[in-house]
Amino acid sequence: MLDIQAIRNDFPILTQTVNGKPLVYFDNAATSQKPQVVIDAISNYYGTINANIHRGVHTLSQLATDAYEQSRQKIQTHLNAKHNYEVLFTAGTTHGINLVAHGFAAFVKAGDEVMVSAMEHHSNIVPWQMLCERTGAKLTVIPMNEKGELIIEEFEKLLTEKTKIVAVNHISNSLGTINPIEHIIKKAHEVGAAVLIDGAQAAPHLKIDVQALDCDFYTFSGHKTCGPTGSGVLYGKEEWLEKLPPYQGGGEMIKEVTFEKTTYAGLPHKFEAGTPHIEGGIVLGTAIDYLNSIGLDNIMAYENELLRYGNEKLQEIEGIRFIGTATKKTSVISFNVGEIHPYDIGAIVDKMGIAVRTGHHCTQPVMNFFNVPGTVRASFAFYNTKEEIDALVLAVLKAQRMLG
Ligand SMILES: Cc1ncc(COP(=O)(O)O)c(CNc2co[nH]c2=O)c1O
Repeated sequence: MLDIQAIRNDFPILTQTVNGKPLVYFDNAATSQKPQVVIDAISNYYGTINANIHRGVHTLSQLATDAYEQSRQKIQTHLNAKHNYEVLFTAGTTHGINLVAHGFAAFVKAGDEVMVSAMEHHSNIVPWQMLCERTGAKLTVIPMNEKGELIIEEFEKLLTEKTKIVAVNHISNSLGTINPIEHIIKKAHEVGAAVLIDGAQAAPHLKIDVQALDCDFYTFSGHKTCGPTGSGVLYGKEEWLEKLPPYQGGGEMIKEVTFEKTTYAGLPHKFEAGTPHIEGGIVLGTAIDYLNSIGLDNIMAYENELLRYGNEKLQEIEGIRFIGTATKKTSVISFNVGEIHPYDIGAIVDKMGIAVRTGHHCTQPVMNFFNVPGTVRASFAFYNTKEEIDALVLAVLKAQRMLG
């Protein structure tokens, strides 16, 4: 049983007031808040061991390098990756997906197919469209049903020997749907397709085991897992990372440079050009430690209770329409109230200190599918409470009285 008040005491921002009211932060799918231990680790890095890494001969550089590489190993353990060099530090999920999509131009030709799903974030659609434009490959899309669940029978029909990579999210940021990625990975491998899992919404909530999943790539953002903005991870199977061409050229990613030819560094540095986000990589490890100190199973169980409670209380609102009613979901609730524009609800509840996201959530195809301009999205984390959900319901009712 989690001590939620003790957890909330770890997050200084939760004592903020907004418009004279206590902050109720329900935009965790956009970015998570940071515990004091993460905030302190950032300050501690710059106050004690800040130096450039991997090439310095002096002590500070060695200390910073050790901390950075220890964090990589921590993340390797967290993901249960076979090798630490299969864990690449990135700027976030978008960076990780672009790194793979860019490199896949080496393996995709005209007439081949690249598969995404109907519920993807734009970051897991546009890079693949760019790949298709560059190579003449075709983008195929796994459809979903009215609950916001992928239609697996259609997925299996879409898969052919032409499918070279399947890129899908583990969890939808606008619907909350948890996708059956184990099955998707298994079926994709049967036709020889690689699989990239966009784990941006899963890493904060679920224990990820990349070897058990047998995915070829798995990517997530540090800022959604209580870590620093601009940090993230791309896991890639060694066999793929060895084949994939570098994404960016520069220092760090080379073995030898001559004007005639340059040879590249081995893994992971081949994909880590330039001075990395050193503090971000180190402190991402601190954030992962913090989540593990609470326990992802405990986090998931508590957030499921918040999801149940939130659905129960919100559905008492006359005229509410939930967008995303999958059987398997995380703690994301998207909804609209009658014909009221979601933006107007978001603006009014903000006056009462409540932070939700409104709009298309970078999933415009999802909004088109449900024929809505956008939704109000409340996304809960392990530091939220049922009392905060009660405050949200009262605020939405007030907005409905004002606008309905
Ligand atoms: C499923 C998914 N994929 C990719 C991204 C991109 O992550 P980034 O590179 O860290 O920006 C996001 C961010 N989702 C959201 C960002 O703000 N509101 C959101 O729902 C996401 O939810």
